[in-house]
Amino acid sequence: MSAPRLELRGIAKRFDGLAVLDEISLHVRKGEFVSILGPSGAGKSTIFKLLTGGLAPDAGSVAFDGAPLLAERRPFAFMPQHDALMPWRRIIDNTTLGLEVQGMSRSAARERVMTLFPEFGLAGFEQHWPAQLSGGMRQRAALLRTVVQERDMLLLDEPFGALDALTRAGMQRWLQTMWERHSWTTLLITHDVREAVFLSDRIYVLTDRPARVLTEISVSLPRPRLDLASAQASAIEADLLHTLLNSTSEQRNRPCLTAVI
Ligand SMILES: Nc1ncnc2c1ncn2[C@@H]1O[C@H](COP(=O)(O)OP(=O)(O)OP(=O)(O)O)[C@@H](O)[C@H]1O
Repeated sequence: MSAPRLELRGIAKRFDGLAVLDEISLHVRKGEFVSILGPSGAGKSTIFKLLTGGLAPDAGSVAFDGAPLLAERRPFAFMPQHDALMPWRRIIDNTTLGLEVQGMSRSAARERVMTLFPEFGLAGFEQHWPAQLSGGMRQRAALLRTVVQERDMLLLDEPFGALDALTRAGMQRWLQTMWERHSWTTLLITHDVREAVFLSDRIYVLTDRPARVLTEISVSLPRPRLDLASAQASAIEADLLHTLLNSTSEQRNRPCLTAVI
């Protein structure tokens, strides 16, 4: 098995006396799709803030490709919960934003993003304003802006949380196809159990705050996963839900469980 690209060891974080993360250890290997599943307010987004440089941990370490993560080299492309498209920029100019921030000229950036518009289902919408797109299209535009930066790893923070159920299911299928095609190393935050099972190679289940890793689950369902409602997927979902709902303080003190389903 390949060495981890990203490795968090014993990460702890408090805010003004509020303990949020408590000894979080997890890893993601090259090309893996890993999810962090946990209750609302557990501290999932705080993990991403530690990775993207906004925050420093109180304890523990973060390594990327075996070396400490340095402030000047952030290997992550990050997509936040809300699409954060700028309403005053056309879709094409929203998708070039990350590249322009990195110093690429707008014309070179446009050339780069244009090749991806058909794959992201956005061909013909380059000159539209964000308000003229559906929710799913806006999320695809935000994801295009994220992946075109060609960073080593994708961090997705509940990217489909604001979408209706039907659009969300379509986006999950589309993301699976894109992930298989491009082999993106991906860490996804979600509190949607079904989404985690459908997309992930492995899932870390967190307790509520202060978050600890309660269970690590390897999802061995074959890919491509077309049938969201298969008996096996439903059994994994039920098991995960049970784990989440029974995440008591007693379990919190047990060592992390590891399971392959
Ligand atoms: N900069 C901050 N200062 C103080 N408290 C913070 C800060 N950032 C987060 N918190 C607190 O840390 C806790 C965890 O927040 P976080 O956003 O990481 O949770 P989450 O699991 O991502 O939640 P959700 O699933 O609802 O998005 C919350 O109680 C929040 O109020």
